[in-house]
Amino acid sequence: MSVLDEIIDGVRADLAERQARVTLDELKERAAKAHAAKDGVAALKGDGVKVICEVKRSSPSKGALAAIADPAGLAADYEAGGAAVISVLTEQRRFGGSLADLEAVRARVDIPVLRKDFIVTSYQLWEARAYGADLALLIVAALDQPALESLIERAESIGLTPLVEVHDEDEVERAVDAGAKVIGVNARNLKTLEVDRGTFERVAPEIPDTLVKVAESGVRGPHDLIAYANAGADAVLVGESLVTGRDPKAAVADLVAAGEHPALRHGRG
Ligand SMILES: O=P(O)(O)OC[C@@H](O)[C@@H](O)c1c[nH]c2ccccc12
Repeated sequence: MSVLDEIIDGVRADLAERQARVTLDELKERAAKAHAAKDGVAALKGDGVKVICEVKRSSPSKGALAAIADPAGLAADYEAGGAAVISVLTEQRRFGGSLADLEAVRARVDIPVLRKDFIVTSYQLWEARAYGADLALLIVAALDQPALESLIERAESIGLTPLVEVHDEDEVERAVDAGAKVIGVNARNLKTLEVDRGTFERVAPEIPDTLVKVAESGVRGPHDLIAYANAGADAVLVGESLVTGRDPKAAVADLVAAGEHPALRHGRG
């Protein structure tokens, strides 16, 4: 069984518990009271390379990364540094996250917030909306094609922007066929946990230029952002180097400044 399969088994068990506690109707009521979803596509387009900053306590590959006692405070630092979107890991067993983290972050920042989890049913999309998310991650490798299609459709119908994650050319084709508008190429293969920073450069040319291209994982600092930008990234998603660094706000500001360098604009949409 791959790491991804193991994670999803745990996610399904936790999900069953929440579904037994909170009905879908209750979630929908809560979602109806949430602020209107912010436009995730608009936030990731435009001049310069956008930076998505992640709140992540631990990961299956690295174990504990940072305690993050105050996720909203960290998100506020990210926003002050110039982040375009905040990503909040809500998976509990391997990443140490929760819906409470999502809710706390949402209450503190004005920019769009992404629910980062292993979404396998529309119940989790309603949760995302109910706890204030504007975007939700959908991992192609975790879903069959009909499920991927229906989750993209459902996400959009409730106002969420799906960030559709791929790690090879075949998955790009599946994502595009399913109607993805924002595609994230993850340099970390979730089945093996290996990071290959060449993945984006290899896979991105398969993504139509009309879609938003996000490079995920492995960004240690401005030089990695620049490499991804030169390979066509509209945005990068950064976690570990920000949560383990000493000054997240300054680190984000450095990334944003690198992403706004005029030399990068040439050839980018
Ligand atoms: O910590 P990094 O290497 O900066 O990576 C962030 C992000 O890309 C990574 O957390 C991630 C990308 N896709 C995921 C899917 C599930 C969980 C986590 C992820």
